[in-house]
Amino acid sequence: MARPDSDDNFSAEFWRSQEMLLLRSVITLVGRKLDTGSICREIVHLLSELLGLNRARILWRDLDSLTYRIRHAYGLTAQEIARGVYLEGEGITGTALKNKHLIIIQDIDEEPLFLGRAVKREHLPEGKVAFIAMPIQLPRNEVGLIACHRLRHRSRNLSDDITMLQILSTLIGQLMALHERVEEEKRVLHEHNALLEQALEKSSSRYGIIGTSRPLLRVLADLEGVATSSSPVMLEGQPGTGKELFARALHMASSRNGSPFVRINCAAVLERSFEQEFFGYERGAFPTARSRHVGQIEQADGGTLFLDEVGELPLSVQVLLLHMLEQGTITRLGAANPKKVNLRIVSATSTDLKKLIGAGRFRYDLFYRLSVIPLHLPTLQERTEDIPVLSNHFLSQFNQKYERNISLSASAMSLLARHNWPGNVRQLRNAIETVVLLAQKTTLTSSDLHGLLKDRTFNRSAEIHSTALQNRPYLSPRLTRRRNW
Ligand SMILES: Nc1ncnc2c1ncn2[C@@H]1O[C@H](COP(=O)(O)OP(=O)(O)OP(=O)(O)O)[C@@H](O)[C@H]1O
Repeated sequence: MARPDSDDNFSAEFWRSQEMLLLRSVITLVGRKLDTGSICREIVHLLSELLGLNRARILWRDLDSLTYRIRHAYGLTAQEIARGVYLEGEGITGTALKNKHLIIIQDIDEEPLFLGRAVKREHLPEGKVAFIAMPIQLPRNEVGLIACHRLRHRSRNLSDDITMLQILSTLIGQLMALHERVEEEKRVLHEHNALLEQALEKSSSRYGIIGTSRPLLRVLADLEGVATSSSPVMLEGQPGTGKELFARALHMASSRNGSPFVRINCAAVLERSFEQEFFGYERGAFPTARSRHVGQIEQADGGTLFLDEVGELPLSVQVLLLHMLEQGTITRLGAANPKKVNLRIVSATSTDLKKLIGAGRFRYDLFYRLSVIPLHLPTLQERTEDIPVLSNHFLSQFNQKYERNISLSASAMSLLARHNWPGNVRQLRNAIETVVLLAQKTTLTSSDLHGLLKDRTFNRSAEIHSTALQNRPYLSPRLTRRRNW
């Protein structure tokens, strides 16, 4: 092959074929591997071999520092590469990096800004030598550079060299972006795999929580991480996302699992009977108190007290609860002395408590006491990959319960996986129960589901309605429960 830098009289046709050969070689390499290092090395090599653009080099910034250094080069010694370190704005290289603009120096001997730092002038050919510095747009707004020397008097047009460098700089930038995306996806996959492995190892201790999606495994990992502490946990999530299931799981995973788990549905407690229900009373404390009654808080002593729908507590009751939390004691109605209690409080809410605080309906001091560890439960739409395994789980549960043998076809499963499920897992569970009860044949298709559920789930208005619900992060549980089957 003729050395393109040794002869000035090649034809335009010759240069076209050299360019094509360069691009074909680079693209073939890209197709073979996505290793940006070897592709960059080949680019600087071919620029010299095929186009006579010598001593080409590619630079980008060091992680955690302001210096740019040569990463790949062709025709530079190890010492020259090591010297190729620049700050933004330093010399021609640093200026092109700083301004993100192409710089062409027609004659380096006439350019006072040209540093000659990496390659000393005496190592370059005599006569006029040009220098081209072309920025590379890298991911995350970073910038890199491809630069090379060029002998001035050549038959090849400067504009053709610039076009080739532009193409190669775009290619390198896009390869780096792709590489970064692949690396990020690999990282996410590794993380998910690690969570899956962890989940598999502990599959016997999953507390009946079904699913292997990343959002679910992450909450499970968080739950196990905080299970041993006694700090109050706040479970936030839309209705039907499994808050009670997680509260029980937290209790089971803790050292309190030999003691009681007491659930109080705060939405169902009447304001006037709250004190009696929660704190209990002594015989004779009031006219109808014919015997001593141990309140729910005391029943949970040593174990876990689960305050479900805590946002529904009346303000007067919030004051009493706060007092109990601050003192760590309860006093039964009619009792002379307070009694120490040892509890872990787990609260759950499907309402945005901060909004309730803003509206004056929830005490901020109680909020901070209860949500020392907030855990957010994902909606079913945030973990659609769990829908098939949940559906099969509920199918086998209800098949057993109703002594049936119903299964779902792929089309039926895919219909379930595509639905929005505004009522989350509870709604899915209820739908499967309805299907098992009403099915007239064993294997159900998507149109069977439409028929059995009487279009309550899958019709257009339901879709629109559920989308609107999805856009509201929290809903009153009372409202949503009415919408479930
Ligand atoms: N990951 C899950 N695996 C298995 N079953 C689940 C899961 N999540 C929820 N469920 C089931 O869905 C139903 C609703 O769950 P749960 O009552 O815990 O939800 P919730 O968030 O407390 O609802 P609400 O706010 O309306 O009280 C229950 O039958 C529960 O067992």
